[in-house]
Amino acid sequence: MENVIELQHINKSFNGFQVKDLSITVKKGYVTGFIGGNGAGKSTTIKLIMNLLQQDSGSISIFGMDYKKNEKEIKQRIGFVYDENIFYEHLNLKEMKKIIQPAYKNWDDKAFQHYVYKFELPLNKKMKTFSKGMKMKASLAIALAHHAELIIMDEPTSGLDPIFRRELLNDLHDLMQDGDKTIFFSTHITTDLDRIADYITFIQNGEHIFTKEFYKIEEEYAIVKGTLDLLDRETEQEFISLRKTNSGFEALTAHKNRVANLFGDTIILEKPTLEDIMYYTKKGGELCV
Ligand SMILES: Nc1ncnc2c1ncn2[C@@H]1O[C@H](COP(=O)(O)OP(=O)(O)OP(=O)(O)O)[C@@H](O)[C@H]1O
Repeated sequence: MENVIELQHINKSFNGFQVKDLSITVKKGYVTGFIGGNGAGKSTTIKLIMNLLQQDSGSISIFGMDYKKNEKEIKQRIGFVYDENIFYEHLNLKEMKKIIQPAYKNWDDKAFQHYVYKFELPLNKKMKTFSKGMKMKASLAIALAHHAELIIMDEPTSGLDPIFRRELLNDLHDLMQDGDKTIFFSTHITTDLDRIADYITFIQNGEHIFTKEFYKIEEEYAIVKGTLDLLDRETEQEFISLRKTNSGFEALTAHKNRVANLFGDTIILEKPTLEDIMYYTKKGGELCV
């Protein structure tokens, strides 16, 4: 399967924060949700992918090309949707389009009109009157108007109301139907991913924890509940993180089947949410898999 994005052994240090030996691949034709807590390094990673930041070491390849030789071609093929304001506030969307359009050789005005209509965006209102959600949609309409093969979004749904959010997710879902687009997007709203993500990439403290197919996470991970007498040095090895109370324990495992065989019906296995996995992995710290 072809990789659209390949990060290999990326290191990047800021004062007090480090991206450490980050190797991530994003598969062509799929939606990958990019998750991690506050300050995990998601925006930093996205800026590295967009060549808006330079890594200290490691290599980045987009569509099999590197930025040093092919920046123009790569940027033509990416649509970048993010929440910082990329528009001139005193212009309207029609005027903004006129400025942006010449930068893209594949610009398709019909497609632009189509998405402006679909997203119910006003062409003649100044950008400063646009809500955050409208700016996100305008940014997406521009990405789609130049037929971006790869759409990268930094928290596209944050700050959107539930209806807008659902609409945006439905639009993204529709987009994926033709099979040649790839979406990579970061989010804190992990339930959004239930709707559209095929893969999940999870980072924490600037380190890659996993990239997995969504359905495999459900197959592999479980919350385990049982009594304290079941725990010993060997059985605790099965857990990413473990919380003991007076009445028993609660733990996260990435080896659901093995744990089921080991403990039989003495334990309760529950399906974890992505939030559970993030929470327990953070708590587990050194036991991360
Ligand atoms: N230009 C910079 N200079 C110094 N530190 C930076 C810079 N950019 C980011 N950082 C630091 O890097 C860390 C990771 O930030 P980043 O924005 O990548 O995290 P994030 O996962 O996107 O977080 P959030 O979910 O809160 O948006 C933070 O501690 C941040 O303060």
